[in-house]
Order: sequence, then C-alpha cells, then structure tokens
Amino acid sequence: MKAAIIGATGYTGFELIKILLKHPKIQISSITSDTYAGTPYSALYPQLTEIFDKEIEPNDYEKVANNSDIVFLCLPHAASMEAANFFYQKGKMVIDLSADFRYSETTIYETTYKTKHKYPELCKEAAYGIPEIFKKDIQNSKLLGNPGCYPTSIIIPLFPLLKEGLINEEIIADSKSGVSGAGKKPTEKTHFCEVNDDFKPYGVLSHRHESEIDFILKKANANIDLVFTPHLLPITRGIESTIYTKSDKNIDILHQCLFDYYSNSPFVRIYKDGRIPAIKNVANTNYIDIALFKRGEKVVIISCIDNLVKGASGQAVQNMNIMLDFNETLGLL
Ligand SMILES: NC(=O)C1=CN([C@@H]2O[C@H](COP(=O)(O)OP(=O)(O)OC[C@H]3O[C@@H](n4cnc5c(N)ncnc54)[C@H](OP(=O)(O)O)[C@@H]3O)[C@@H](O)[C@H]2O)C=CC1
Ligand SMILES: CC(=O)N[C@@H](CCC(=O)OP(=O)(O)O)C(=O)O
Repeated sequence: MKAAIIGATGYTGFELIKILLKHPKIQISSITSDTYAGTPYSALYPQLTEIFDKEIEPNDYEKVANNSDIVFLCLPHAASMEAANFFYQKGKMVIDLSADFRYSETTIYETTYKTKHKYPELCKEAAYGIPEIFKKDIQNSKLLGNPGCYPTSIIIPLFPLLKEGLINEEIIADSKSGVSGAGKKPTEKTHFCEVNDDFKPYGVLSHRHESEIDFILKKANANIDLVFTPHLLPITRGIESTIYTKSDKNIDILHQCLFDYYSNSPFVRIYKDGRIPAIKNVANTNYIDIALFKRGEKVVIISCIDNLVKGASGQAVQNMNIMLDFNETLGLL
C-alpha cells in the first residue's frame, strides 16, 4: 500500500516517516510541504541521510491522490479539514492527526477551537482513534480522527473504570508534556530560554483538550466533572499524567477491571507491583504504561506515553493497521 504524508516536515511527520520506513507493507509515496518543496527530506532531518533522501513535494493534492492509497494529514487544526475532505472524496483512506475530526458533534469542536467546521457531515463518519477502546469503529472507517496526546494518556486509564462505574466522576488530571508537543516552530512560550530550567502549568481551566476528554469519556456513560491542568516540561518528548479521583471499591477490583479490559491490547502495560511509570520507559515506543494506587477512598492513577508515538504518529500507524486489517503491531515493535 502507498502512503502519502501531508505536512511531512513537522515533528509528527518525521516520526511517522521513521515508523513507516520500518513497516513491511507500506511504501511512502509522497511527502509534502510548500515551504520545503524540492528539498531532499534528509537535508531537513540529517538523521535520515542515505536512509530517506526522498524529495519533498508541494501540496498538490490532485497529484498526491493519484499516487497513494492512504493519506496521513500532519497539519495544524483547521488546515486539515479541506485536505481530509478532498482525499476522502477521492476514495482514499484518511488519517488526520489534527483535532478536525475528533468530535462527531461539530458544535463542541467549533466552541473549543473557535473555528467553523466546513464538513460537519464528515465528522459523523470519522472514527475516534483509540484502538484499545474503539477498534470496531476504526475497522469500519475510512476517515479517522487521531486523538490528542494528553487525551490519549488520560482516556485509556479512565475509560474502563468509568464504564464499570467503579470510580467517582469528579476527576483531576495533572499532566506534563515535553516541548515537542507544541510542534516544530518555536514560539515565545516554547523557545529554549523560556522552557529550559523551568517547569510551569499553562492553559489552566482553559485547555482545548479538556473538552476532547470530556466528550470521549461521555461514551463510557460517564458525566465527568474534570479539571485538566497541563504543564510544560523542559524535555523533548513524553507525557506523564497523574490522575486523581475517589472510589469505594477495593484496589484489586480496579486493577482487575483494567487488566480485563486491556487483556488483548499489546501496547497497554499495567503495573501492579508498586512500580511507577516513567517517561523514559515509554520514550520512542508506542506503549502506554499505567499504575494505580489507593489510600482510603483516594485513587491516584499514573500514566506515561511518548506524545509523538502513542500520542500521535505511532497511534496513527496502529489505527492504519486496524483499518487495513493488518496485525495491529506492524511497524511498531
Ligand atoms: N506534536 C505532538 O506531540 C502532537 C501533535 N498533534 C497534532 O498533529 C498535527 C501536526 O503536529 P506537528 O507535527 O507537531 O506540527 P508541526 O508544526 O511540527 O508541523 C506542521 C506541518 O504542517 C505544515 N503546515 C503548517 N501550516 C500549514 C498550512 N496552513 N497548510 C499546509 N501545511 C501547513 C508545516 O509545513 P511547512 O514545512 O510548510 O512549515 C509542517 O509540515 C497538529 O494538528 C498537532 O496538533 C497531535 C498529537 C501530538
Ligand atoms: C506541549 C504542548 O504545547 N502540547 C500541545 C498539545 C499537542 C497535542 O497533542 O495536541 P493536539 O493534537 O490536539 O494539538 C498543546 O498543549 O497545545
């Protein structure tokens, strides 16, 4: 199968290319960026010298469509919707890494992103790409909204526990991310001097991922009351989320619920013996590591992912494997 990557020069594009180069059933047919059209990819990312020197093409979607079966969109929010519609109408399989197709209810997207959605009917056809929870939807879909990185780290541990009614719906999620989560272009908030030697929250009570987490956890029949606070860590990659809630159930019941729900999920690792997940253990992998602790009624859940792999490009490939009926782990282990 031939895969094209639109917006290939950014961090998720680079990560996707590294993964797809190891994938036994995928050939990368087109990589695009208007800024760098004509440049060999390895000139931008010298790590791939003599490994992937393919020339970057301009965003000529007609040309890309003629030469691809699957299209990955690694574009910013709002820029993706037009491209997704174009390739979908051409019969291509579309995997969008932005937020444009994460909400089947367009009004919530529009309120959260302060952007009018041009294709609300398409949003209803898109699957939300957490394979461990929505595999059936993903199998039947040709358009996929790949989840946000923070939501991936929070939804996976909470979904089964809420679905079984084992934990309180009042939840605090305290998350920390490496700076690559903000993309390749430095801003006033993310350039080296601002981030180095510091650690701070941002988007307090206003981060757009709060609505994504809330929207998806409602599918577990939970009406959650969530406070989500992201923080910027002075590291390149990785997310750690510490999630607080309450439960009147024994910790063994909570553990068993997670083990049962994820028994066939190759990328979910649940620690049961007091080990504490750490970013180092999941960096550059598609794993999510989870541990759960309890004292009295208080529950503390810790999860770690790599924002660029399980939080973006790895999960996108995992979704592609499922959409194409390949083994879920191809290219990812
Ligand atoms: N970074 C992360 O950890 C995660 C990111 N995401 C999402 O994935 C998407 C890509 O993120 P990331 O790779 O980090 O972003 P980057 O900023 O690193 O890269 C963005 C890419 O999109 C291109 N681009 C930017 N604006 C436009 C436009 N208006 N039209 C066409 N192309 C454009 C850029 O091309 P050019 O070469 O021209 O600059 C570049 O190739 C975003 O929606 C992001 O929110 C999701 C989960 C995690
Ligand atoms: C560190 C950092 O800035 N992170 C990004 C989240 C990146 C991500 O995964 O989310 P989207 O795909 O929804 O953009 C942020 O807080 O906006």
